[in-house]
Amino acid sequence: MRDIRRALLEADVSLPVVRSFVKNVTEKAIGIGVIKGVRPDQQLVKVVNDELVKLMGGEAADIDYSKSKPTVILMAGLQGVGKTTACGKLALYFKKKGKKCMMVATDIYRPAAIDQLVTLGKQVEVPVFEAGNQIKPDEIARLGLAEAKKRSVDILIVDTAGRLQVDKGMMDELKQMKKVLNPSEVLLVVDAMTGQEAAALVSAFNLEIGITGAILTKLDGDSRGGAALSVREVSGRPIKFVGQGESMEALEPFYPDRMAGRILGMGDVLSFVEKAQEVMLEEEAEELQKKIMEAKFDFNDFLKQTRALARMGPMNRVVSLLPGMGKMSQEQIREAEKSLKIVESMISSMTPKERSNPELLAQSPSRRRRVALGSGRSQEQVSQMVSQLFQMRARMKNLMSIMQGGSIPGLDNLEEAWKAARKVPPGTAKRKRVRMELKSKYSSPQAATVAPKGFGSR
Ligand SMILES: Nc1nc2c(ncn2[C@@H]2O[C@H](COP(=O)(O)OP(=O)(O)OP(=O)(O)O)[C@@H](O)[C@H]2O)c(=O)[nH]1
Repeated sequence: MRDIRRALLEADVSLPVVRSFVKNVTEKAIGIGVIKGVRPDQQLVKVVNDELVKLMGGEAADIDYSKSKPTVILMAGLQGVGKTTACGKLALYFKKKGKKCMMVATDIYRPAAIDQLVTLGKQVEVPVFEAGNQIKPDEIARLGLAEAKKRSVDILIVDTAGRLQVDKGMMDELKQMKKVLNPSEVLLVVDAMTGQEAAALVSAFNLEIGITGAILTKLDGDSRGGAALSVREVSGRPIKFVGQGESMEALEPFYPDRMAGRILGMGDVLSFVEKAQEVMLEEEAEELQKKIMEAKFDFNDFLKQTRALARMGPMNRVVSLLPGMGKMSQEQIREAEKSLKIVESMISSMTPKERSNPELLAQSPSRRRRVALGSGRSQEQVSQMVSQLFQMRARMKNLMSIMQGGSIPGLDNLEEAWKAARKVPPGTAKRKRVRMELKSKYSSPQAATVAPKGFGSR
C-alpha cells in the first residue's frame, strides 16, 4: 500500500484523496485470494486499479441533454486552462454527431478572448454569438440564449472569463449567468497539470456554483492525470471529456479504465495479472475437462462448481471455456444459489475420501445416512445429490464424447431437451419415454457411462 500511495501522489492525486482511497482499498483488499503465479503485491495493483475505475464512475458519462432546445453548457474554469479551446472542441464534437451548435463569447475582460472564440468558430464552422465588450456577461448570455432559441439550436456552449485565481468577482458572475441560462451542464475545465491544487479548486467551484461535471485538458502533456481522481472524489461529479492536444479534434469522452491505468502507471503489472487470471481459468478448464473424460468429476468439483455458479464466479467462465458449453443462464444461476447452502452442508459432512470418491456414497446407504445426520438434511436429499453428481458426470462425458467425435448434433436442442425432460415428473411413463428418446438421439457408442450398480442406476 505504501507503493500505491507513492504512485498516486506522484500522479498528483491530492493528499487527502490519497489517504481516504488507500484506506478504503486496504479494507477491500483483505480477504481476496491470490492467483497462482502472481505475487500478492502484483495482485493488489489489480485490486487498486479496479477500485480506481469504480471510483471514477466505471463507464464514460454522457452529456445531459435538456428536453427543450437548446441544451445549454456553461463552461467554467481558471484562466489559461483551455476553456475557450474546449468550447471549440465541444462544438465540433457535437456537430459531428449531427447537432446544431452555437457558441457565446462572454469574456469581456481579456482583449483577444472574443476574437479567439470567433476564430475557433470559423475553424469548426459553428456560429459564435458576441456582443462586444461593453455590456455585462450575463446580459450577453441572455441575448445569446434568445438567439439560440430563435435559430432552433440544439446545443449552446457558453464560454466565460477565467481569472488567475478563484475570486468572488468570477464566482458572482458565474452564478449570475447560471441564473440567466439555467444550463443542463456546468462543466469545470481543469488543466491536468494543476497537480495537487485540483482538489481545492474543484471544491471551491462546486460549492459556489455547483458543477455537473468536468473536462480535463492538456492530458497530452506529462501529467499522469491524478486530478481526475481528485475531481471525482471531491465533487462526486464525473469527468465527461478529456482534451489531448491543441487541435479541434483532440477531445474524447472520458474513459475511467484508461485513466486508472495512467494514474497508477503500472500497466505492465496489470496486464501480467490479467494474463495470469486467463491462464488460471484455462488451466482449471483443462483440469475439469480431464476429470470429466476420466469420469472423475467428484464432490470437490461439484461443490466448487455450485459455489462458483452461485456467485457467477470464475467457474462460470470455466464452463464457458469448455468446448461447446455456453454460459449458464440466469435461471440456472439462481437455482444454484438456492441449492448452494444445502449442497455445502452435505458435502462438508463427508469425509475427504468420500468427497473424492463419490462411488463410496453411491454404494453405501449407511454412509448416506451418516451424511444426512451430520448435515441435518434428509436421506432423500443426500441421495438426490449423489444421483445428481452421477447424472452430471454422465451428461458431461456424453457431451464430450459427442464433441470429440467431431459432430455436435444440435447442441442447443440438447440443452433444451434436457430441461424439458427434467420438467416431466420422475417415475412417470412420459419421463421414461422422453429420456429414451433423448438417449437414442444424442448418445454415442463411446459414451456409455453409467452410475455404479445399486444406486442411481435407475
Ligand atoms: N497541449 C494542449 N494544449 C491545450 C489543450 N487545450 C488547450 N490548450 C492550449 O492552452 C492554451 C490556453 O487555452 P485557452 O483555451 O486560451 O484557455 P482559456 O481557459 O480559454 O483561457 P482564458 O480565456 O484566458 O480564460 C492555448 O495555447 C491552447 O492551445 C490541450 O488539451 N492540450
